[in-house]
Amino acid sequence: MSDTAIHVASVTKRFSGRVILDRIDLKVERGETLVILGGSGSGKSTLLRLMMGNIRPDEGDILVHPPGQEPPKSLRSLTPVELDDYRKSIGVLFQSGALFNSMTVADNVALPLREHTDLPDETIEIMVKIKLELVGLREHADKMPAMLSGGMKKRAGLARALSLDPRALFYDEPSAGLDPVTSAEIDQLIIDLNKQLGVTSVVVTHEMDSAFRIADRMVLLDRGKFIVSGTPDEMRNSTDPLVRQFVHGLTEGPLTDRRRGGAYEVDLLGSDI
Ligand SMILES: Nc1ncnc2c1ncn2[C@@H]1O[C@H](COP(=O)(O)OP(=O)(O)OP(=O)(O)O)[C@@H](O)[C@H]1O
Repeated sequence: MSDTAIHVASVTKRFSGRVILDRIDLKVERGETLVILGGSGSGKSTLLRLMMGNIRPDEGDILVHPPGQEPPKSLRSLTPVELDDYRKSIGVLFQSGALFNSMTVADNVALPLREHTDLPDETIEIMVKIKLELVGLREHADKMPAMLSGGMKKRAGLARALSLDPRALFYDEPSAGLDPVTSAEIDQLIIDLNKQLGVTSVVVTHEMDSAFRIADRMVLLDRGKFIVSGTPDEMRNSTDPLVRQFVHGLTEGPLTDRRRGGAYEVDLLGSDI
């Protein structure tokens, strides 16, 4: 069996003719936690949506394993049923947790099971308890989302993402809007789930502390281009000016030079000075 869970092969994505991702090559290995880094608008969420099969590349290909299928198949070639099976085999945690406010926590977690399986209610009830226990929310099953703190909403969203026993989990900014302690708790949960369940995890984040805590490997995107991939140590010790500036949050470097739009003196006086 191949060790690669998802293979992004030379993918280009355009929106309204503008290149958003430019020939991206990336392999997500089974069981790893891969963190996608990059500035605002660099194309991180678009890459995530492509890997989830929500949008299609304009060029290139994305190879995945729909349940029970080996060797990998191109997302383009999947039948609607296979694509549906693939989508059911992945879990997604959005920034807000994306809970339905009119349902209890338990009903939110039960929803995918009710929609996509024929399991009897008693079995669903047990499965929901297991998922809520995994994220530390079993005591809060009957609460409405409005009664939960930000961190608890994320946990509930995660329990729902886990409801169909996904093989891969996708997280879009899991720490957004959380205080540092709650954010560290969510990171620990991501690490624990990855270890306990052996799921492949792909995480988009801006938070460097969080990225260094959870990543087995990191990739950096810049303006739709793939810049580098490496372990947290490799990224921390990189001598590439762009990686250094991004990873260490430096105020001077190629990112800020670019934003300033080139040297002011040259702009004023010409390039002969
Ligand atoms: N459906 C769409 N239609 C048109 N443009 C889009 C669409 N989705 C994304 N974009 C554009 O693509 C670019 C990359 O967006 P994306 O959300 O992937 O970036 P990101 O790195 O996740 O940014 P952020 O960190 O700010 O969330 C942005 O300029 C965005 O405006």
